[in-house]
Amino acid sequence: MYAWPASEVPALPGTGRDLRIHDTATGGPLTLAPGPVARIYVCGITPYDATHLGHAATYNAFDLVQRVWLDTKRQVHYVQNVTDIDDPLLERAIRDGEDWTRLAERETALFREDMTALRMLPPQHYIGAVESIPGIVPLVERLRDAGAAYEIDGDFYFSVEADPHFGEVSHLDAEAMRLLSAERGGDPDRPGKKNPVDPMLWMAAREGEPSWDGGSLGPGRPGWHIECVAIALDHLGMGFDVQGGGSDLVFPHHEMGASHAQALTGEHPFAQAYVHAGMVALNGEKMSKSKGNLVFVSTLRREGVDPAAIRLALLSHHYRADWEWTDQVLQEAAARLARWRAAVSRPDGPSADALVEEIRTALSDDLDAPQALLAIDRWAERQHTDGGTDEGAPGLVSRAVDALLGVAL
Ligand SMILES: Nc1ncnc2c1ncn2[C@@H]1O[C@H](COS(=O)(=O)NC(=O)[C@@H](N)CS)[C@@H](O)[C@H]1O
Ligand SMILES: [Zn+2]
Repeated sequence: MYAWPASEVPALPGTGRDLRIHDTATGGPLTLAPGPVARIYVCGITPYDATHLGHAATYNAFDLVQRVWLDTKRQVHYVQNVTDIDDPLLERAIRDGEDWTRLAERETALFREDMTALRMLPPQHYIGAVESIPGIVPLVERLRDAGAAYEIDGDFYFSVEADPHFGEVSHLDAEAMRLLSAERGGDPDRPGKKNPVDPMLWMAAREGEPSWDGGSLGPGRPGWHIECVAIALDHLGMGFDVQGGGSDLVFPHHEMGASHAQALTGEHPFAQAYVHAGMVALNGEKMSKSKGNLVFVSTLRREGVDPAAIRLALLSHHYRADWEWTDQVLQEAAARLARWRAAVSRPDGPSADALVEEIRTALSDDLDAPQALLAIDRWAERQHTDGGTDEGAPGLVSRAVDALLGVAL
């Protein structure tokens, strides 16, 4: 399906540094060495309650990954899905008495608007789960025929034993896995399962629910993890550079996705690096649909908040940190934006050549955006107190802040 319009990425002098980023699977920093086309899959929204600031913070992290790669003169192949069929989506549609396809379309459209306003670069492939079903069915049949999947009353489960690398993304023990599986859409207590955490691949049609042709599987709809595997394998292939999402996707979602793909192809790894963003909270609890403690990008925009200030608020926290959204965070970001805009509207200033390198160094070091912001603060401060004679500096700062941080001054 259609993504959203790309904002222009200004060219900068010189070249950026290769990205060193924290990989959940190895538990440490990994210096990525993508080919000329860097490949990234970032899990998209389940389209209701879009776009809250937790979503925005996570997509901001992977927008930075893209911008660092573009600055190293690479191309980027970015793929993102929309989970436009899933239990929580159907439940919300029933709660609100709305047709589930209308709800999905409306919320996806709002997400596109918010991403455009925040100047997040769009994926080249923006793919819905529903449109992927014809590609999902044969993968489930292949897993079943290879003995890596089994049936219980028409539902098909993936057997985690089928992948010798299972557990290498999250490194969780069986008990922790079982708890998270129950919390995040799994059914560990269902009788007949080989392993309690074995996840659903294909759910047989339920009374009153949408279902699709499943070939030899029978009518039904896809499980959550296989959707992302089908889309990633179809557009990126095995061994792509980054699988991204928030830290609540480590298990079961990204662990299972890796195992599905590794069992399907016999190759390893699914992704070179598994990168996870921290959780944004409000009033002490992770912003989440189930808790309803959400701050929406569109609400802030409707209140007249500059999207660039929202972006700076996100950038002022390290992408892996869990943090609390407060009005103060937004106010500080708005003040910083005003200072920077005043600085780059001056006709000259101290040379910004070193600043561009400072921003590059900070971002290439596990996306340390807070450090990059402080470097820009220092340049603006120096210009304010000492002035400067470099007439190209304000323009260079403005282009660097846009290209590397996505903020239009
Ligand atoms: N409070 C939060 N803070 C940071 N990121 C969050 C928060 N809540 C959700 N996310 C992230 O936002 C992205 C979309 O979340 S979602 O709408 O629930 N959708 C899904 O997780 C699936 N559609 C992925 S295939 C995920 O990467 C998720 O980890
Ligand atoms: Zn996903």
